[in-house]
This record gives sequence, C-alpha cells and structure tokens, in this order.
Amino acid sequence: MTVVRVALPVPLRQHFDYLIASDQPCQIGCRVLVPFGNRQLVGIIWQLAPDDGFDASKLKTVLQLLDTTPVLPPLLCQLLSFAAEYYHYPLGEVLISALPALLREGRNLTDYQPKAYRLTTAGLQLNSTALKRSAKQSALWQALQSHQLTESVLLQQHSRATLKQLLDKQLAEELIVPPVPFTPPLKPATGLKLTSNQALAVTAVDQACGRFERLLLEGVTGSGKTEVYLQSIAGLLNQQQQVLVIVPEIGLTPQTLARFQARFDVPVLCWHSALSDSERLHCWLQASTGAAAIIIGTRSALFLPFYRLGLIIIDEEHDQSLKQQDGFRYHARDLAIKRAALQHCPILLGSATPSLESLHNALNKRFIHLPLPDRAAGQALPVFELVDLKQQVLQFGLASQTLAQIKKQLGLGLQVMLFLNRRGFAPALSCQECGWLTECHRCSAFTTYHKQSRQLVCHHCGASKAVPRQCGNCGSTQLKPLGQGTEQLEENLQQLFADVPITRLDRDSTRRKGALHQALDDIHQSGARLIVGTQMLAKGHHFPNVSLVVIVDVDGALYSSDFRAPEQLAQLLTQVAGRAGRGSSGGKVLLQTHYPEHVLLQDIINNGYASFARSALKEREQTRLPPFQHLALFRAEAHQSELCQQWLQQLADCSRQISGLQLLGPIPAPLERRAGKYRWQLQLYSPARPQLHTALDNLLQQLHSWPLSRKVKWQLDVDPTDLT
Ligand SMILES: Nc1ncnc2c1ncn2[C@@H]1O[C@H](COP(=O)(O)OP(=O)(O)OP(=O)(O)O)[C@@H](O)[C@H]1O
Ligand SMILES: [Zn+2]
Repeated sequence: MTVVRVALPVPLRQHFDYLIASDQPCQIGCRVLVPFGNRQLVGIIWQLAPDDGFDASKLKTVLQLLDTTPVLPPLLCQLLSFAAEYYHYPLGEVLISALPALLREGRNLTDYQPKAYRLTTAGLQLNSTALKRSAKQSALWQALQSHQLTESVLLQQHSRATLKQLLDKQLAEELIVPPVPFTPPLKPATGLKLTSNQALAVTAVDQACGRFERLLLEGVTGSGKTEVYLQSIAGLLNQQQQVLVIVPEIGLTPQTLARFQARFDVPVLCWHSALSDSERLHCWLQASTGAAAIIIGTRSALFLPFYRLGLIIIDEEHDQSLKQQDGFRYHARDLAIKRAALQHCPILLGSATPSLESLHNALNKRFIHLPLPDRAAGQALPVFELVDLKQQVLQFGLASQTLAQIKKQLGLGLQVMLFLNRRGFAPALSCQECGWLTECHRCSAFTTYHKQSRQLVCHHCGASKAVPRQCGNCGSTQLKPLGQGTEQLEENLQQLFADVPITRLDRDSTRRKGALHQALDDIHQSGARLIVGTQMLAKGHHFPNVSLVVIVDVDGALYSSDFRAPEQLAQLLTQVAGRAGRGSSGGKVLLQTHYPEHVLLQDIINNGYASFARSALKEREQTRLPPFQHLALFRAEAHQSELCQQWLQQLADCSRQISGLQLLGPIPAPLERRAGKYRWQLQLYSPARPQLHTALDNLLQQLHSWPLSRKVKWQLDVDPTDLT
C-alpha cells in the first residue's frame, strides 16, 4: 500500500490522505472515489506518497481509481492551484468545479469516448450462410467485412439492437478510437480586405504567437474586431494550434459560431451552460484530444484541457458576466491571462469599451495596445442627442420628439431599437389611495409586476406570488402599475404603432428554448421593425438595419454609490448606442433623461467612451481606487443584522493590526436584506497585491476559530466587480 493526498470538494482548506494499492497507476490529476464520513466523494489526487503528517494506521483506503491518465493535466493543475490561492477558495472545490458534471459524478471517461466496431476472429471466420435468418445482422456483418466502422457511421445504416446482437454473439468487438487532432484547413480562408488599423492588429497578434503576450484591441463599435480575430486565427490553424474564444453571453455563441464556421473549414465547437451534460463532455474530449480546432464558450471554457492551445481571445473583455458571482468567484479574463502565461501563448482582449483595469495596463505598456478608432466600412459612429424630459408631457414614457423620430425611421423602412434596462411590466404595483407599494417580504426591494404571468416577482431572491386583489395596507382595490418595464413598453408601442411588428428581447421573453434564436432571426430578417429590450440587446449584435436607438430611461443609474457605476453605465450606453447605424443608413441615439446636464452624460455624448475612460482613470488614481489599489471584500449575511456587524467588526479589528491595509466598513450592503438575510460588508484596500494576499491568509486563519464565524454566512470576494 502507498499513500495519496487527495483534494476533495469540501469547504475545508486542507487535503486528505488515503491508502491505495502500490501497483495502481496513480498520477497527480487523476480522479479517485474515496470514503468521506458516511459519504463517498470523487476527489483529485494532488500528491503521491507524501512523507509528512499522516498516521498510516488510521487511513482509509481509496475505493476506486477512476482514471489512468489525469483528467486535469499538469498545466491545468497549476492554473487551478494558482486560482485557489488567489481567490482564497478551497482547492478541492476549485479543482472539481473545473470538470464537466459527468466527470464530477465519477463517470467512466471511456464510456463517452468515440467508439468503433470490427469483426472478431470468430466473426471473420464465420460462414456467410450462418446469419441468413437475420437479414439485419447479416447486413451489418457484411458491412464490417472490409474495415471497422465508427459508431456514428455505423448507426447511420444499422440499429443499436443489431449491433448488440453481434457483440453478444462475440462476432464483433468494440474499440476506442484513438484521438486525432484536427487537420489544418485545406482551402485558405478568404477574409475581407483589412483596414490599415486592422492589419496592424493582425500583424501584432501574428508576431506574438508562440510566446506569452497580452494585447488589448480597443475598437469602437462596428470597427471589425471580429474580422481581426478571424484573420489572427488563420495562421495558427495552419500550424494545427487550437484557439479559445471566450464570449460573455450564451446568446452570443450562435452568431459567433456561425461566423467562425463560415470562415474556416475546421471543427468549431460551442461551450456553455445550455448544453446537456453529455454534449459538454463531448466538447471537453474534443478539446483534450485536439479534435476541436476552435472552441467558442462562456467563462468556464477557460478550464478546458486543450491539447495544443495557441491563442486565447476574450471578446467584450469589459463584460461583467466574465466574473463568477457566487461560490468560486473568479474573473475569467484574469485567469485566462494566467493561463496564457502558463501556456506560453498570446491572449487578445477585445472591446469597444475596455475595462479601466485593462486600459490602465495598455496605457502603461504592460499590454500591447491596438486601437481601432473608426468603423470598418467607413460608417460614421452614431450621433447622440439628449432629450430633456423635464416639463414634457410624455406618452408611455416617450417624449413627443422621440415619437416623431421613431415614426420617421419606420417610414423609411428602417428598424428602431428601444432600450430599457428593466424587465417585467412595472417595477412595482402601487395603491392609488394610500400609496402602499408591493415589496418583497424577504428583501429590501420592491417586487416587479409581470402582467403576462400575473405574478409579482422579486428580481433579487426570485420569490414570486400571485398579484393581490387588494392593497396590503388599506384594503383598496385600486392597485396600479408604477413605472414601466420592457413588457409594458412593448404593449404600449403596440398601441401606438398598431401595424408594426415588434420583438422583445429580455430574459423573460427568451426563457423558452429556441425563443432567443427566433427573436434574433426576426430582427435579422427585418420581420421585426421595433425592437424592445434590456442589456441583452447591447452585447455584440450586428443589426445593420437599425438606424435609431432610443435609450428610454437612464436616470436611475446616474446616482449610485458604487465606484464602478459610472464606468458600467458609460460602457452600457456606448454599447447600446453602437447598435445604431451599422449598415449603410447612418445612426442616431436618443437619450431620454431628466438630467441632461449630468457630467457623465455630457462626457459620453461629446467626447465618447475613450475620453471618458481616460479621465475616469485619472479620478481613480486621485481617489486611490482600483486599479490603483487592490480591493478585497468580505460579505456577511445573517438573519440578525447585529451578528453581521459584530463579525465584520471583529475582522476589522484584526485587519487594523496588519499594516498597509485601508478599511471601509463594516457598512450595510446597498441591498440591505436579501432572501430574509441582512447583509453587511467590509472593504479592504491595499497598494500592493502580495501584501493584500498575505493579510487575507492571515485573517482567514484567525477567523476559522471564531464562534461568530459559524453564525454568519460569510464570503470573501477578491477583485469584486459588484458591490451591491
Ligand atoms: N475590413 C473591412 N472592410 C469592410 N467591412 C468590414 C471590415 N471589417 C469588418 N467589416 C464589417 O463591419 C461590420 C462590423 O464588424 P464587427 O461585427 O466585427 O464589429 P465589432 O468591432 O466586433 O463590433 P461590436 O464591438 O460593436 O460588436 C461587419 O459587417 C463586418 O463584416
Ligand atoms: Zn426578494
């Protein structure tokens, strides 16, 4: 017997030792099934024959070694162990979360590997009349005479039942098909003639191939960033190198997939949460064997075990969805940069509205900066126009000049997009007699009225209930929607423009499988003339017939306490606006607001995002906010507010003992109560990363022994992007 040290998916910051027979072919990164308490868990072998700290007589024995080759190859083990340290999250949970569900459950990998079938010696020697009573078996036997058939080819002509009969009679046998990396495209891909800035960018990526380099493509909306991605990839595919493209939304994978598939004659695969478990495992296998040339996926694609990864592209690198917001709270962009470093390959970050972090790195030359200041086909950038809502009579939240402009564009046969970042019918129902508002009883928030489903839904905790008939305070039946969401805007537009087809694009309207695809089709085929939607509309879509974008209401977002709010609003406005005028017809953006003089709005419309971002960086420098200091956030949640405060206060007292830390808090979170629990936070700032990490290690060690730590639910978020 020998000892292996195993990382297990449990919330403990330690590993566990087990015995295993000495002749078992264990390697680091292989899965094992082990007894743990009264359960059985799948874990990852993390160390072979450790020579410290165990008492062999007390150890339990591994129940099963699940792999003979590591499911987590050494490079991924390195990446994940870095991630566990950086985000201060238990290694076992990090390792297991990087695997597809079927592997996490302990399934046998070989069951999912592609199979082929051939005749056994008995099958080859069989007399041709032996199977004459079964025409189907005879046909399959004939088909296997000359050569083996892969499972997929075989099942095109023959049934699984027939195959099983030949296998049962031992006339045929199964073998696992040895993996073959994809073959380089036979015909060269023809791309567009690049603009000079695009050509410079492609050359820079080409030159970076084969070594670690970080490049930021700062290209205005419609500047042809995707064309740069496509042309940067061509050379790598010829060298049989794989490419990973990370996109922020599942919604963007189909269109990106289509563009890549149309360009290259190689296997391009998708990776996202809407795939079934076996589809995900298939993609994982294709990445690991080198059979997939390009994988387009959402953030967790970062953990796929590529066979020969040559380039990572992060599209919309500023997007908030790249950060995981629960459990293991990693940032896919930052970990992808680490992966590229381990992999010795370049990473290309692209955005029209780069994050201040990436822009800072580009301006101080840590990243290669590749600007694309103009739209690719020479179209002008959309022109912003502020619509002052003060002292205006609004019709359904729209000013008369807004309505006139919508009519004009529709008259010209063009499409109009209306952006409102609030789904549902109305943000609340209100009593006309006493002013009572529908509130979530578990959160400090109102409940959104959804008219179609006749429900009041809390968008924070997900709780929903039927719409009440009466006011909860005075009993009046006069309940009216307060404010407007996308569902209502759609209904109102239908009244105003009776014959004009409308498509709504938000999380509610696209929940049904295939609905998003249908909506995008409607827009692209120009079936839909008015498009209503939330921020889903803002991301990466190319709708050439949209000539006018109306931003219905931004006022709620203008005054927020979160220091990232201005950056996020500027990104959102620029991205939404960027959907206008991408075809030949020019574009305009109407921004409705009660605060037309607001500094942020003025800056965005007069100077654009690039200028806004540079001055926002200066402000962050003066106020010593990220990226000029590093931030870690402790959150505490409990049914009693005082427990959170006390626990964070204890943490703050310990933090004060550590030099070089600046504290903000404990303070109640902006959303003070969610799902019945009070929420508090403590922000820790430090000018140097190593110092911050040492401090966090120190604090984590101490807090585990505090009795209060068991009474609150706490989390640590390193480089938080969401302070709500
Ligand atoms: N060199 C070029 N010459 C002509 N047209 C081009 C060129 N490069 C790109 N285009 C076209 O410009 C349009 C916009 O390109 P693309 O969608 O790649 O922009 P983008 O920068 O990714 O935009 P966004 O950030 O807004 O999503 C596309 O129709 C694309 O085919
Ligand atoms: Zn709630």
